[in-house]
Amino acid sequence: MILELDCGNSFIKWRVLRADAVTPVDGGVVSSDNDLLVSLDAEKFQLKKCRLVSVRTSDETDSLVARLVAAFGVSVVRAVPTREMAGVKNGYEDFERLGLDRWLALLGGYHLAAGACLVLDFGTAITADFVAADGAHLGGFICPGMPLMRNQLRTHTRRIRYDDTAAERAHESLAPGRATVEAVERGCMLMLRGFVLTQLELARQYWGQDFVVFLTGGDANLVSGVVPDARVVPDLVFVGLAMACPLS
Ligand SMILES: Nc1ncnc2c1ncn2[C@@H]1O[C@H](COP(=O)(O)OP(=O)(O)O)[C@@H](O)[C@H]1O
Ligand SMILES: CC(C)(COP(=O)(O)O)[C@@H](O)C(=O)NCCC(=O)O
Ligand SMILES: [K+]
Repeated sequence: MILELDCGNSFIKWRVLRADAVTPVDGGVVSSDNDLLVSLDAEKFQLKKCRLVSVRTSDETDSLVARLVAAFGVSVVRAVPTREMAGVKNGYEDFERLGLDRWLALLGGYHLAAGACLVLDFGTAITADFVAADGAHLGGFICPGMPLMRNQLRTHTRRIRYDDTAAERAHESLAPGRATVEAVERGCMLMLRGFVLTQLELARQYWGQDFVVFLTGGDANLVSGVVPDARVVPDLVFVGLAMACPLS
């Protein structure tokens, strides 16, 4: 079986495929290397190969790879930056600086859309990437994700304090907040939605109506209502990972 990993700044997303490299068997989201090893061990998969993408430091990624090799004897292939792949041209001045999760998600998006696309990823950070119909990556935008926005306010103010249950309840409406938790949660939500609407506007300026919007990342559901036509593809990074790291 094949293990696929997407190591983000907050969570590791994992997925196990059959040896055909197509059929998913199981998957999950874990917050540490340890938890990953426990999940995989407990499930008793016959892992032979692993492909992964990481936006963590090389040291962190090396250490995880070493543990996977020691625990399961897998051979590991890592996604690496490329200037051009599958008809897509990396738009960064320094192509190696583009986050690999962004690169894979936009490769996956362009492949699925077979045309112009806007890829929005809602993780620790929120990212937007624009790929034109001819495969030119025009670049993108990065801003803080929902957890970062709310935690910045909690950390850098003295009187913004509330718990997660209250936060969840606050999202039942977007009316002006009548309590701190509502004011903050709804304020951050409106920033997030405003960001998304601005990206859509920009895409329309470039391409009219002729583009596909993809939503991915752990918090994609927060905005799916704002973009009813968008395709919510939680495993978009894995689509790109399979393209960038074919297993022979
Ligand atoms: N099962 C889950 N476990 C953890 N976080 C989740 C889960 N489902 C949704 N989320 C949301 O996803 C966000 C993290 O998104 P993710 O794409 O995993 O980030 P990153 O790639 O930066 O690690 C969290 O802030 C949380 O709100
Ligand atoms: C923008 C990111 C922090 C997003 O990471 P994530 O929220 O998925 O954990 C990551 O793609 C990254 O570290 N990129 C390098 C900088 C860049 O893309 O310009
Ligand atoms: K991500």
